Amino acid sequence: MEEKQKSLSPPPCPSTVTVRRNPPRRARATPYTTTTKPPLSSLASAKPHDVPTFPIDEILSIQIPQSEPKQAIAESLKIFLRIKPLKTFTKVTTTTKSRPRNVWPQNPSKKNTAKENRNPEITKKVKKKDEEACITLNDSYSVTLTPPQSLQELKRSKTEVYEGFSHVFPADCSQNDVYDKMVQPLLEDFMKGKSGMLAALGPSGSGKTHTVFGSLKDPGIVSITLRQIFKKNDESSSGSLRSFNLSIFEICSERGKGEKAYDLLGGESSELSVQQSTIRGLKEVPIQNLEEAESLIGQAMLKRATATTNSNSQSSRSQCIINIRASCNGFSNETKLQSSDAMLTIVDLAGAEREKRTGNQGERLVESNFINNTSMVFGQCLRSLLEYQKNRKKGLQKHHQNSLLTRYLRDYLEGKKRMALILTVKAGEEDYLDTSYLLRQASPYMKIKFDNTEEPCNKRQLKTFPRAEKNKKIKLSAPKTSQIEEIFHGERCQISQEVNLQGKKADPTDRSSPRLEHVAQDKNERDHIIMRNFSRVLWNVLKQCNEKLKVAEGEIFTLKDSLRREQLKSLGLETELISLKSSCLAEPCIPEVEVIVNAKELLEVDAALTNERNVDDDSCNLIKARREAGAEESSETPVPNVVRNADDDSCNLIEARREAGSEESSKSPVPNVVRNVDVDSCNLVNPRREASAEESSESPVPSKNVKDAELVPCHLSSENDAEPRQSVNSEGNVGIPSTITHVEAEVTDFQRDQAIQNQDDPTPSPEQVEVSQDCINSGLSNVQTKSAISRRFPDSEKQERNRRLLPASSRSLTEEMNDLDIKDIQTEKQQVKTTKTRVQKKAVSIQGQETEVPAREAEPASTKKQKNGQKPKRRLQPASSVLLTREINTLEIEDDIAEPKVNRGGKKTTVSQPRSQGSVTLLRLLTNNLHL
Ligand SMILES: Nc1ncnc2c1ncn2[C@@H]1O[C@H](COP(=O)(O)OP(=O)(O)OP(=O)(O)O)[C@@H](O)[C@H]1O
Repeated sequence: MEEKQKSLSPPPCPSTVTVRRNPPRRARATPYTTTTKPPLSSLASAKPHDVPTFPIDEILSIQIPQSEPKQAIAESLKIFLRIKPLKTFTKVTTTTKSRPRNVWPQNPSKKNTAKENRNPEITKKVKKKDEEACITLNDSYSVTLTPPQSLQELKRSKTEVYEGFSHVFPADCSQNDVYDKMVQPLLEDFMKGKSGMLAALGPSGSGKTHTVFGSLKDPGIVSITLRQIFKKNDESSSGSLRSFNLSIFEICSERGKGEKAYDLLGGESSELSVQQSTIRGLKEVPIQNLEEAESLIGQAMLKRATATTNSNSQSSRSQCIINIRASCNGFSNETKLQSSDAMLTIVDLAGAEREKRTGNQGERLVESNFINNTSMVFGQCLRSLLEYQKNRKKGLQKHHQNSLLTRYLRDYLEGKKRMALILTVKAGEEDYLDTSYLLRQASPYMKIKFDNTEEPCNKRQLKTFPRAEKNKKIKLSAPKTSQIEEIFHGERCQISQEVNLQGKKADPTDRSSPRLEHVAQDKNERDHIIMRNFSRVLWNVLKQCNEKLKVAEGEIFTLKDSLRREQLKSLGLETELISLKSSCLAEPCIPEVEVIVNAKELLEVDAALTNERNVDDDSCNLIKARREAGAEESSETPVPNVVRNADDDSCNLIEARREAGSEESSKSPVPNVVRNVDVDSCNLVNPRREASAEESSESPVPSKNVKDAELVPCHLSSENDAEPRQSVNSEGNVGIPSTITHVEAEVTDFQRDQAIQNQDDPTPSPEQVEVSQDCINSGLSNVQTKSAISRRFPDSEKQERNRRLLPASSRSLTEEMNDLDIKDIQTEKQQVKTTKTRVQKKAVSIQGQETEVPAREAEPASTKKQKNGQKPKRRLQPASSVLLTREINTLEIEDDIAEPKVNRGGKKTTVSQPRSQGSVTLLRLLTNNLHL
């Protein structure tokens, strides 16, 4: 007992107690589960092997009901689809007799159809064309459209699924099927007094007319409807109360000028007046029975515009509208409604057609444009109505204004009245585009499905296109060929890697794998694409380079032109300066002026030549030959020879210079001022000789002897012209210019010979002097130092040019000086003698001094005192002192000239310049300090 009590007593409380505040909720048991819930005992007794297996087979076997077809959009608009059978013509070929297609009298052009049908070749062709179908029926409400292989995208198949149709009529459906499903509901409403419209829309030859009008054997919906109308009217007790009228008209375009409406039941003047959507003057013919109606329709069909095209032997060229108006004469007992006029409109639209397929030309083409436009507007109205009915929030886009037909059918196209539309399509592969266009336009719903046949290919395509874009980016910058090559090689490597990967994926060991073929094809395709892209990029790069080159060339030309202009300008300024100087100093500066003028001419010629040849000026080599010689005959004081050179570094230069001066004054220093003008390599030899001697023994008489063998510069730079240069030569130490050229050598040889010859006879004859000068000239000309310009312009012409260039005052002076020179040479023997002696001395001195002295070296006056045989020391002057010296020289000359001078002709060429005593002293000081 105690044990029992112990066992019944509660267990001792634990030290810690957990209180659950929110116990977990349990789901409420469903009645089913509660009822079938097995008892606990049974559960406890249940063994594991009794657990039923999961009924997977049962689940899989359950047939899931297909999703409900998308309902037609609204009652006011029903869209049907009818597929034209593929092998239509097989039937025709089997029926050997050519029978009229329609119930009504046929168009004469129909005969052609019969001929074609008899011709087996044509039939075969047509048969062949329509062998493959592009459209398949999914169910009664949807179809799938598959593009033909030729139109399939690369490695991607596309299918379009069109659904939401009220009904899809397969190819083997009958006209009665169409009537039952499509027309019957409308007719019932019509009989009750509701208006409605039926329209057939589709590409040319798809069976619209066949559907609407049919044939004798297979009448269309118009015939069936009329039959039904009269049948129903007869059946009904209140039939007598309703009357029917028929009107038929067509809308067409006359030579593309605009839309016109013609009454097909009217008389001769069948054209109708159209005002907006109202057609006036349309004849309504009352119809009492079926026969009357059919005969009227037959008449209308005869009048309707038809033509033969490649698509259809009897193609409708107009929009045909048939109106059946039912008017009630009283209150209908059946409907219990106030009878009102109801209109049943049946429209056979002209089929849209593509020019390629129809082969239309001329007037037919204009017609087809009209038809296509009308179809397009109709399709737009339909599309907007469909969209509006799907989503009422969207406003209804109104396109009906764009054609007469849509204006006329406005109420239907805006959804205010009931409309049933039948889309007729051809099922052939070749008709895919037409079918697709129509279905996209007029089907309620559409889905496009893409099926990737090969994933790697698509992946590759996606990779390829960005790379192509990369190349495009590169071409915008200034790419180098190496860059492009790198990109190209990189791309190739990547692609080859990808192809290898694909090859691996495709299991190369398995030869039966069809992927290997694809890989090879892909590789070829890829290579082709890459090469094409690369060539495009390369082509663009080359084009850009070419453009840049052209721009650069243009810039070079403009720069060269501006340089030449500047040179000419500076030369002009130089000329002016010299002329002014000469006018001030009364010194004939003709050589300089001449040189500059010639240089200017040469520049112009050069400019012309360079424009033609575009020679790079920088590549010219500079050759300078200079010759300076001076001699002094003064025993007491040094007589400086001031030589002024102008260099030209811009082109090939050969400078030949000759200076000679002598003075015979015994007491006072007689300066010889010799001006040398730079001579260029363009080989103009411009000999000039001036000799002057003074024999005054008391007063210092400056003599000015200029004897130049000038080579007129071809490319004379005015900048370098300004460079001062001095060489002071004593009797024993003659400063020889830097480079003694071959020309100089020849000249000096000649002079030496002359000097030797004249040793015996110290008094040379004037002829000798002339001969020697001629020899010098010829010697120079032998080495082609004659310029093209000098050849072009003889001396007389040059003088004339100088005359023109020089100012009036200086011109007169120059002329005077020239006259004087000539006179001196011809008449005064003493002067000639002096000159000759000077030439001889110079020749000897040159002979004695074969030592090369660096160019641009100015010899100080102190070196004159050095003994013979001693090398003249160099003394480089700073730039500032050179400039100063130059200025002082000028001043000195001016100073000398400032003194009254009497030339040989006895004419006074005094240019009086007032100068203060202080300035004279300063000048002398400066001169002494600078050893001038
Ligand atoms: N469902 C069909 N069954 C048998 N034959 C058909 C069918 N549809 C069309 N046809 C035939 O195809 C030919 C062309 O048809 P139809 O004239 O009706 O085309 P259409 O669409 O009116 O062309 P168009 O717009 O050029 O007038 C006709 O000979 C017609 O008999």
